[in-house]
Amino acid sequence: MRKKIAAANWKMNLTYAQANELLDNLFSKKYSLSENQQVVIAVPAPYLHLAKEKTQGKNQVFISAQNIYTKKSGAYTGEISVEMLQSMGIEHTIIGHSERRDYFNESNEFLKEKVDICLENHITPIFCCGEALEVREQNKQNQFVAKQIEESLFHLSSTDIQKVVIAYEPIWAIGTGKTATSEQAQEIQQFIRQLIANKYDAATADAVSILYGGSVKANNAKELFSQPDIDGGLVGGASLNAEEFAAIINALA
Ligand SMILES: O=C(CO)COP(=O)(O)O
Repeated sequence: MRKKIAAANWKMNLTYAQANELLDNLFSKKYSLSENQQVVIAVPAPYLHLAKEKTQGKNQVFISAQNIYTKKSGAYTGEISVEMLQSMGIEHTIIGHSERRDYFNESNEFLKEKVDICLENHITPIFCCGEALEVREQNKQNQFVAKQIEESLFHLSSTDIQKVVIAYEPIWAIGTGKTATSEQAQEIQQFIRQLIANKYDAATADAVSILYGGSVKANNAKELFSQPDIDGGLVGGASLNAEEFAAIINALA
Protein backbone atom coordinates (compact mmCIF):
# COMPACT_ATOMS: atom_id res chain seq x y z
CA MET A 1 0.00 0.00 0.00
CA ARG A 2 1.24 3.49 -0.86
CA LYS A 3 2.78 5.14 2.19
CA LYS A 4 3.97 8.65 2.95
CA ILE A 5 7.53 8.40 4.17
CA ALA A 6 10.03 10.79 5.75
CA ALA A 7 13.35 9.01 5.24
CA ALA A 8 16.68 10.16 6.63
CA ASN A 9 19.98 9.28 4.99
CA TRP A 10 22.79 10.11 7.38
CA LYS A 11 25.39 9.01 4.79
CA MET A 12 28.92 8.68 6.28
CA ASN A 13 28.43 11.20 9.06
CA LEU A 14 28.52 11.41 12.87
CA THR A 15 30.50 9.71 15.59
CA TYR A 16 28.81 7.10 17.78
CA ALA A 17 28.24 9.67 20.53
CA GLN A 18 26.75 12.13 18.04
CA ALA A 19 24.49 9.44 16.56
CA ASN A 20 23.29 8.56 20.05
CA GLU A 21 22.54 12.20 20.82
CA LEU A 22 20.78 12.86 17.51
CA LEU A 23 18.46 9.88 17.98
CA ASP A 24 17.65 10.93 21.54
CA ASN A 25 16.98 14.49 20.41
CA LEU A 26 14.83 13.39 17.51
CA PHE A 27 12.71 11.05 19.60
CA SER A 28 12.19 13.75 22.22
CA LYS A 29 10.57 16.01 19.60
CA LYS A 30 6.87 16.12 18.97
CA TYR A 31 5.83 14.50 15.74
CA SER A 32 2.74 12.57 14.86
CA LEU A 33 2.29 9.85 12.30
CA SER A 34 -1.03 8.75 10.93
CA GLU A 35 -1.62 5.19 9.83
CA ASN A 36 -0.21 5.49 6.31
CA GLN A 37 2.87 7.48 7.36
CA GLN A 38 6.33 6.18 8.22
CA VAL A 39 9.72 7.42 9.34
CA VAL A 40 12.78 5.55 8.06
CA ILE A 41 16.27 6.40 9.30
CA ALA A 42 19.21 5.08 7.28
CA VAL A 43 22.19 5.12 9.61
CA PRO A 44 25.79 4.02 9.01
CA ALA A 45 26.12 0.24 9.49
CA PRO A 46 28.07 0.43 12.78
CA TYR A 47 25.11 2.27 14.35
CA LEU A 48 22.31 -0.04 13.18
CA HIS A 49 22.09 -1.87 16.49
CA LEU A 50 22.09 1.29 18.58
CA ALA A 51 19.44 2.89 16.38
CA LYS A 52 17.30 -0.23 16.31
CA GLU A 53 17.36 -0.41 20.12
CA LYS A 54 16.16 3.18 20.36
CA THR A 55 13.15 2.56 18.15
CA GLN A 56 11.80 -0.29 20.29
CA GLY A 57 8.10 0.29 20.82
CA LYS A 58 7.94 3.16 18.32
CA ASN A 59 5.30 2.40 15.77
CA GLN A 60 5.91 3.28 12.13
CA VAL A 61 9.55 4.21 12.79
CA PHE A 62 12.09 2.01 10.99
CA ILE A 63 15.86 1.85 10.90
CA SER A 64 17.46 1.23 7.52
CA ALA A 65 20.84 0.26 6.12
CA GLN A 66 22.39 2.45 3.41
CA ASN A 67 23.59 -0.40 1.23
CA ILE A 68 23.78 -4.20 1.07
CA TYR A 69 25.65 -6.74 -1.05
CA THR A 70 24.13 -9.08 -3.61
CA LYS A 71 25.10 -12.29 -1.78
CA LYS A 72 23.55 -13.83 1.31
CA SER A 73 26.83 -14.62 3.08
CA GLY A 74 30.40 -15.67 2.35
CA ALA A 75 33.88 -14.39 1.64
CA TYR A 76 33.06 -10.76 0.80
CA THR A 77 35.15 -8.82 3.28
CA GLY A 78 33.62 -5.54 4.36
CA GLU A 79 30.18 -6.13 2.88
CA ILE A 80 26.78 -6.29 4.62
CA SER A 81 24.18 -8.95 3.84
CA VAL A 82 20.40 -8.88 3.94
CA GLU A 83 20.62 -11.89 6.21
CA MET A 84 22.48 -9.77 8.76
CA LEU A 85 19.82 -7.07 8.55
CA GLN A 86 17.05 -9.61 8.92
CA SER A 87 18.70 -11.13 11.96
CA MET A 88 18.64 -7.69 13.61
CA GLY A 89 15.04 -6.94 12.70
CA ILE A 90 16.08 -4.30 10.15
CA GLU A 91 13.55 -4.16 7.31
CA HIS A 92 14.87 -1.49 4.92
CA THR A 93 17.94 -0.59 2.94
CA ILE A 94 18.78 2.15 0.48
CA ILE A 95 19.88 0.74 -2.89
CA GLY A 96 21.67 2.55 -5.70
CA HIS A 97 22.18 5.97 -4.19
CA SER A 98 23.86 8.19 -6.79
CA GLU A 99 26.95 8.37 -4.57
CA ARG A 100 27.28 4.59 -4.80
CA ARG A 101 26.57 4.61 -8.53
CA ASP A 102 29.29 7.26 -9.04
CA TYR A 103 32.01 6.37 -6.54
CA PHE A 104 31.57 2.60 -6.52
CA ASN A 105 30.46 2.11 -10.14
CA GLU A 106 27.17 0.43 -9.29
CA SER A 107 25.36 -0.36 -12.53
CA ASN A 108 21.66 -0.85 -13.21
CA GLU A 109 22.34 -4.57 -13.72
CA PHE A 110 24.15 -4.90 -10.37
CA LEU A 111 21.38 -2.98 -8.61
CA LYS A 112 18.82 -5.35 -10.09
CA GLU A 113 20.58 -8.16 -8.20
CA LYS A 114 20.47 -6.10 -5.00
CA VAL A 115 16.75 -5.44 -5.44
CA ASP A 116 16.18 -9.16 -5.92
CA ILE A 117 18.05 -10.29 -2.83
CA CYS A 118 16.17 -7.69 -0.76
CA LEU A 119 12.77 -8.83 -1.95
CA GLU A 120 13.65 -12.52 -1.56
CA ASN A 121 14.46 -11.76 2.07
CA HIS A 122 11.64 -9.39 2.99
CA ILE A 123 13.80 -6.27 3.07
CA THR A 124 12.26 -3.13 1.54
CA PRO A 125 14.64 -1.56 -0.98
CA ILE A 126 14.58 2.22 -1.18
CA PHE A 127 15.70 2.36 -4.80
CA CYS A 128 17.33 5.64 -5.82
CA CYS A 129 17.32 7.07 -9.32
CA GLY A 130 18.00 10.50 -10.77
CA GLU A 131 19.95 12.35 -13.40
CA ALA A 132 23.10 14.48 -13.41
CA LEU A 133 23.05 18.16 -14.36
CA GLU A 134 24.30 17.54 -17.95
CA VAL A 135 21.36 15.21 -18.55
CA ARG A 136 18.85 17.75 -17.19
CA GLU A 137 20.44 20.49 -19.33
CA GLN A 138 19.79 18.38 -22.41
CA ASN A 139 16.25 17.76 -21.18
CA LYS A 140 16.87 14.00 -21.25
CA GLN A 141 15.99 13.33 -17.59
CA ASN A 142 12.90 11.27 -18.35
CA GLN A 143 14.71 8.84 -20.67
CA PHE A 144 17.61 8.61 -18.22
CA VAL A 145 15.47 7.80 -15.20
CA ALA A 146 13.25 5.44 -17.24
CA LYS A 147 16.33 3.40 -18.18
CA GLN A 148 17.43 3.15 -14.54
CA ILE A 149 13.99 1.94 -13.48
CA GLU A 150 13.42 -0.37 -16.44
CA GLU A 151 16.80 -2.07 -16.11
CA SER A 152 16.71 -2.57 -12.34
CA LEU A 153 13.00 -2.97 -11.53
CA PHE A 154 10.89 -3.95 -14.52
CA HIS A 155 11.70 -7.66 -14.29
CA LEU A 156 9.67 -7.71 -11.05
CA SER A 157 6.09 -8.92 -10.74
CA SER A 158 3.36 -6.40 -10.01
CA THR A 159 3.22 -7.65 -6.41
CA ASP A 160 6.96 -7.23 -5.94
CA ILE A 161 7.35 -3.79 -7.49
CA GLN A 162 4.75 -2.55 -5.02
CA LYS A 163 7.18 -3.51 -2.23
CA VAL A 164 9.87 -1.19 -3.60
CA VAL A 165 10.10 2.42 -2.47
CA ILE A 166 11.45 4.62 -5.27
CA ALA A 167 13.43 7.76 -4.42
CA TYR A 168 13.91 10.26 -7.23
CA GLU A 169 17.04 12.23 -6.40
CA PRO A 170 18.39 14.54 -9.10
CA ILE A 171 22.16 14.59 -8.58
CA TRP A 172 22.34 18.34 -9.17
CA ALA A 173 20.08 18.90 -6.14
CA ILE A 174 21.96 16.65 -3.69
CA GLY A 175 23.87 18.55 -1.03
CA THR A 176 23.88 21.66 -3.20
CA GLY A 177 21.07 23.60 -1.55
CA LYS A 178 19.53 23.65 -5.03
CA THR A 179 16.17 21.90 -4.70
CA ALA A 180 14.18 20.84 -7.71
CA THR A 181 11.08 23.02 -7.70
CA SER A 182 7.98 21.20 -6.58
CA GLU A 183 6.75 21.43 -10.21
CA GLN A 184 9.96 19.88 -11.59
CA ALA A 185 9.84 17.08 -9.02
CA GLN A 186 6.12 16.46 -9.52
CA GLU A 187 6.54 16.37 -13.29
CA ILE A 188 9.18 13.64 -13.33
CA GLN A 189 7.61 11.68 -10.47
CA GLN A 190 4.31 11.66 -12.33
CA PHE A 191 6.28 10.40 -15.34
CA ILE A 192 7.77 7.60 -13.19
CA ARG A 193 4.32 6.59 -11.96
CA GLN A 194 3.00 6.60 -15.52
CA LEU A 195 5.93 4.46 -16.63
CA ILE A 196 4.95 1.88 -13.99
CA ALA A 197 1.29 2.12 -15.02
CA ASN A 198 2.23 1.49 -18.67
CA LYS A 199 4.35 -1.54 -17.80
CA TYR A 200 1.96 -2.97 -15.18
CA ASP A 201 -1.37 -1.21 -14.55
CA ALA A 202 -2.74 1.90 -12.83
CA ALA A 203 -3.46 0.12 -9.55
CA THR A 204 0.15 -1.11 -9.31
CA ALA A 205 1.51 2.35 -10.07
CA ASP A 206 -0.81 3.89 -7.51
CA ALA A 207 0.51 1.56 -4.79
CA VAL A 208 4.19 2.51 -5.18
CA SER A 209 5.62 5.17 -2.85
CA ILE A 210 7.82 7.63 -4.75
CA LEU A 211 9.97 9.93 -2.61
CA TYR A 212 11.84 13.05 -3.63
CA GLY A 213 15.42 13.69 -2.44
CA GLY A 214 17.79 16.61 -2.96
CA SER A 215 18.08 19.53 -0.52
CA VAL A 216 14.79 18.80 1.24
CA LYS A 217 14.58 21.14 4.23
CA ALA A 218 11.99 22.04 6.85
CA ASN A 219 11.05 25.12 4.80
CA ASN A 220 10.38 23.36 1.48
CA ALA A 221 9.14 19.93 2.62
CA LYS A 222 5.48 20.86 2.94
CA GLU A 223 5.23 22.18 -0.60
CA LEU A 224 7.10 19.22 -2.08
CA PHE A 225 5.09 16.64 -0.12
CA SER A 226 1.77 18.19 -1.09
CA GLN A 227 2.33 17.27 -4.77
CA PRO A 228 0.17 14.34 -5.87
CA ASP A 229 3.10 12.12 -6.91
CA ILE A 230 5.54 13.01 -4.12
CA ASP A 231 4.98 10.60 -1.25
CA GLY A 232 7.61 12.06 1.07
CA GLY A 233 11.33 12.64 1.02
CA LEU A 234 14.77 11.09 1.32
CA VAL A 235 16.68 13.66 3.33
CA GLY A 236 20.44 13.99 3.67
CA GLY A 237 21.90 17.08 5.36
CA ALA A 238 18.71 18.23 7.08
CA SER A 239 18.24 14.82 8.71
CA LEU A 240 21.37 15.45 10.83
CA ASN A 241 19.48 18.08 12.80
CA ALA A 242 16.73 16.75 15.07
CA GLU A 243 14.62 19.90 14.97
CA GLU A 244 14.81 20.16 11.19
CA PHE A 245 14.04 16.48 10.57
CA ALA A 246 11.13 16.49 13.06
CA ALA A 247 9.67 19.43 11.09
CA ILE A 248 10.11 17.43 7.86
CA ILE A 249 8.28 14.48 9.46
CA ASN A 250 5.45 16.81 10.42
CA ALA A 251 5.31 18.09 6.84
CA LEU A 252 3.99 14.66 5.78
CA ALA A 253 0.66 15.53 7.38
O1 LIG B 1 21.22 12.35 -1.16
C1 LIG B 1 20.29 12.72 -0.47
C2 LIG B 1 19.52 11.78 0.34
O2 LIG B 1 19.81 10.46 -0.01
C3 LIG B 1 19.92 14.16 -0.39
O3 LIG B 1 20.92 14.81 0.30
P1 LIG B 1 20.67 16.34 0.76
O4 LIG B 1 19.33 16.36 1.46
O5 LIG B 1 21.83 16.64 1.68
O6 LIG B 1 20.66 17.16 -0.49
